[in-house]
Amino acid sequence: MDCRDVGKAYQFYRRPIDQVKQVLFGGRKRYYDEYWALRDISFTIGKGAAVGIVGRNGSGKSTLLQILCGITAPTVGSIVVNGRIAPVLALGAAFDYELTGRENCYLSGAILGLKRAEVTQRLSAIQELCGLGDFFEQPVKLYSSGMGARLAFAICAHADGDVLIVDEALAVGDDAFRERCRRLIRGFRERGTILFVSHDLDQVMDLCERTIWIDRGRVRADSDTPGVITDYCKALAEEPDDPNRFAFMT
Ligand SMILES: Nc1ncnc2c1ncn2[C@@H]1O[C@H](COP(=O)(O)OP(=O)(O)OP(=O)(O)O)[C@@H](O)[C@H]1O
Repeated sequence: MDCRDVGKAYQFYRRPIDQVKQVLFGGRKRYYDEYWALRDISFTIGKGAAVGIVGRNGSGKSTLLQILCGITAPTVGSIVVNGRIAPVLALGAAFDYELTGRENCYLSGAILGLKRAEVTQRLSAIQELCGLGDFFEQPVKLYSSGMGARLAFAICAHADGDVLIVDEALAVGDDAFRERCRRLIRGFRERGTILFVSHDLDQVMDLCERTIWIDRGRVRADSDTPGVITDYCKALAEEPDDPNRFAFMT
């Protein structure tokens, strides 16, 4: 996976009328403020690597994962991914809440490029990993957030992806489920790449040999996990939680 000079800007209109003005007169003047959620992001991740992504709230971690998964496009820069991505975050968002867990396995399987027969073949393994009991046959709208994350993770883990992307999905899981995921992620590492975003630094330490620290939308460190986590913890303790990091560019 290769990420070159990636940046993502969001547009904010202070008044609804500015949006209309932008459409009508946008060629001459800009009627919105820009917020760069990501700037100058570059890294390469090789096959079989497990990479953690850490950073304060709003630093751009989820935006980066969304770009890598193709959910949102970068404003500038380029991404090259070799192989198929199994994104736990995106999959949860794609659930049909009226359908049961079992039915959502087929829906999500299709999104991930699996044939119906392939999903059927893996269904008992998915069912076992998510451990939802009778709720597997109930509509997903009746699930708690942790139960939804369990289902999304279990499907992704059995999707034969080359890159497993996990965004805080484990954070809402309980200890027993986390332990099962941990074993599975370790197994997955033997054949694929893992990107793991989390505020749980122990989990990052446990699963990832390399960690990228995103700070105010930029890469602040990209190195071996223990070193990066030590510096990150130091910064959390010493640097104030500055609201100016959320300032628009006019
Ligand atoms: N669709 C959007 N439109 C406008 N701004 C957005 C959008 N998505 C994210 N942002 C902004 O981009 C910034 C980065 O958000 P992002 O969700 O990537 O942060 P994060 O590092 O994942 O945060 P957290 O740790 O709190 O989950 C935030 O300031 C957020 O408000």
